[in-house]
Amino acid sequence: MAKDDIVPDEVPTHDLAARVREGLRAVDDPDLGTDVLESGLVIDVSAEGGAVRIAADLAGFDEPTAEDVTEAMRRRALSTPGVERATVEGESTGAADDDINGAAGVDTVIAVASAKGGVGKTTVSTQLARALAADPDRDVGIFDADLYGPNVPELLDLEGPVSANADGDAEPIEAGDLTAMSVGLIANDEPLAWRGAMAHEAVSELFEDTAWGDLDTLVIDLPPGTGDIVLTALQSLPIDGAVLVSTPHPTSVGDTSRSATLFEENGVPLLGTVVNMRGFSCECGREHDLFPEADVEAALDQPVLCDFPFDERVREFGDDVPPEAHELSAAVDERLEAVGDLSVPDHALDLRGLPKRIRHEQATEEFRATEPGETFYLINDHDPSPLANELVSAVDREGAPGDAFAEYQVRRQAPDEWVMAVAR
Ligand SMILES: Nc1ncnc2c1ncn2[C@@H]1O[C@H](COP(=O)(O)OP(=O)(O)OP(=O)(O)O)[C@@H](O)[C@H]1O
Repeated sequence: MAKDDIVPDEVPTHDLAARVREGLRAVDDPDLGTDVLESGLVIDVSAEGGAVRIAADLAGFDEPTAEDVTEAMRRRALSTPGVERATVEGESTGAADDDINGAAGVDTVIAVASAKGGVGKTTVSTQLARALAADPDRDVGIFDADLYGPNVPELLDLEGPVSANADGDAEPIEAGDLTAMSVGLIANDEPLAWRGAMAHEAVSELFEDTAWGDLDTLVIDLPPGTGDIVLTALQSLPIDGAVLVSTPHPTSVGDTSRSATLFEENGVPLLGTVVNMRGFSCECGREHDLFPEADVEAALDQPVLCDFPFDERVREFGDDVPPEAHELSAAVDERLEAVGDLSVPDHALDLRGLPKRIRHEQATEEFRATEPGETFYLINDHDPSPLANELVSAVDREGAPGDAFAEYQVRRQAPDEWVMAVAR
């Protein structure tokens, strides 16, 4: 692949990036046969000290070809005098929010989930959305994704049919201060693309195909359980945080901990739990427990955001929003801030778009070169945790990454954007 080893004399020697750039003319684009600069494969070359970054458009190559051309560019860069480290980055695919047409204008997505049906998930999600929408500065939507029991239309008195806009996207329905869309509003004869989808894809397809417009917050009422539909929703929707709903009964709490694990495994931050139907006030004036009570906070290792009593007020959707729902919305805001996105510096190593084998090598090399005490950031399109184990051995430490490094965080910022921060 190398054409010649000569770096042209006219390139200023002090400008390392320019020298590497010129050197890359010796590498051919495997598709076009012209060099990688002329073909546009190299998007940018930057240098800091002896470290060089090459941003390349590798989309369209199969994995082995992408590996070959990446290696050829790295070797070429490393052969340039003064270069100590060379990294190739695939062109960033951009935030996943932008990939999801209708939801590009949605700032924050909160999912409400439960391990079982009937624990009050729809009641809690609808009251939460109403409480959030009570703030006049906040535009709020609700997406009823509960394929098994789409009850939001009934609670909010919504009626179809849903109309499509000029792009063929479904127009959400106005419900007081909220905009709403529900799988229950889509009749079988609706001309929407999601009809043909498998059940587990239907939720994300309807989400994508809804013209949400500009929303500050969108609350999603997920189907209950930990099945395929929930899993696909977790993996494909840009969820910023999840609220779990459980009764205080030990069995319900036990099931909820399995839901919590599923969310954690898929990088969706858990905001906490709503304990629903905790106690009711009897006409006799006494408080009664409906269920034997578990220590929910300890069992789930998540904060309890709020208790909802068993009370007629909680299931009413008239003008007044119950005070418990306001308490919940404040707790959700506070938790969202606490689990907020990691701020990622420009110099973060973006592994997306690179052949998988090369990702590990590059991450390890950059991590080794990170000064002790500094934090190494990388971006990947799937969970980078397995890679962290390699970083542990790369610096001769032992144990799990969380124990081996003073600071170690992995966050899914969007479905295809995972960030890892490791203090060297
Ligand atoms: N705190 C509460 N006080 C009184 N009734 C409640 C409370 N929470 C829920 N309910 C009632 O319990 C029933 C089930 O609630 P809801 O539909 O919200 O549960 P769900 O978990 O979404 O169920 P599904 O999965 O079947 O949709 C409804 O009739 C609802 O009005």
